[in-house]
Amino acid sequence: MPPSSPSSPHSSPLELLPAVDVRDGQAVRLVHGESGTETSYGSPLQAALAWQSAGAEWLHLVDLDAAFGTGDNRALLGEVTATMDIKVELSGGIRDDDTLAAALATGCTRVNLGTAALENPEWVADVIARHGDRVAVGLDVRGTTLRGRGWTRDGGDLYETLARLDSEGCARYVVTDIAKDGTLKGPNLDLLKNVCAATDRPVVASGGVSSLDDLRAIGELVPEGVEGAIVGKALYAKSFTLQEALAVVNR
Ligand SMILES: O=C(O)c1ccccc1NCC(=O)[C@H](O)[C@H](O)COP(=O)(O)O
Repeated sequence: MPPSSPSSPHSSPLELLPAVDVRDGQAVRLVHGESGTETSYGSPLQAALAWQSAGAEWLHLVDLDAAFGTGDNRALLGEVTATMDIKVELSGGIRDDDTLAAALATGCTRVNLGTAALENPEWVADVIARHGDRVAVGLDVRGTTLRGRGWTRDGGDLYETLARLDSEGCARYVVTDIAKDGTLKGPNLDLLKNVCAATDRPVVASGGVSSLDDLRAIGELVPEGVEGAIVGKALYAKSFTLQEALAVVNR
């Protein structure tokens, strides 16, 4: 493998995953992931197609109703995933054999498990063993306490759970600081560094990205193990365009 040139210090570019979070059939943004804080941005399919047209290689697609236990948008998310030509990470309410089978059957590239990893560790260990790289686990934290059930309930210690999942062969983690999510206050870089120090698995950063400088800062953590960054609110609020973000991470 050729050495990295001085102008491109990272071994690989940071992957960008624009987010489409769906509640009651609409693309929405939440603040701190709290139900009731929704701002609506219209059709999820139109949002997803817009990110694809702008050059995205990934889509982070979340069923918030399934996460909160207020129903689901399964058919709609299936339609969005089937329409995309890009890779899709599907998240929200994937907690048992039925919801896992439905999620995988959409043809998504991978699923993101959250609550199940906290409440049903034996099932998750089995899913990891059966599906390997198609499964990521979302580590959604306040401080170092994990949160499940749409981020409404405490679910144990971040680092104890991480060690358990590592030992079970979990392929990657999606790490969200709930205090930052949807706030445009910048990512929690210390949390990302600490998680990277605690695991050799790739980490996808989520929550709080507000600027191109935030993406540059996350990109600096690629050598430590950060593989990607999910961006939601900043794109919807037009803080920068997806093309500008892609130019930053691909330089
Ligand atoms: O991903 C979930 O399962 C989930 C559950 C409950 C509330 C929110 C959830 N996800 C939110 C996201 O993944 C956001 O789209 C992502 O963190 C982007 O955050 P931001 O860039 O701060 O808008």
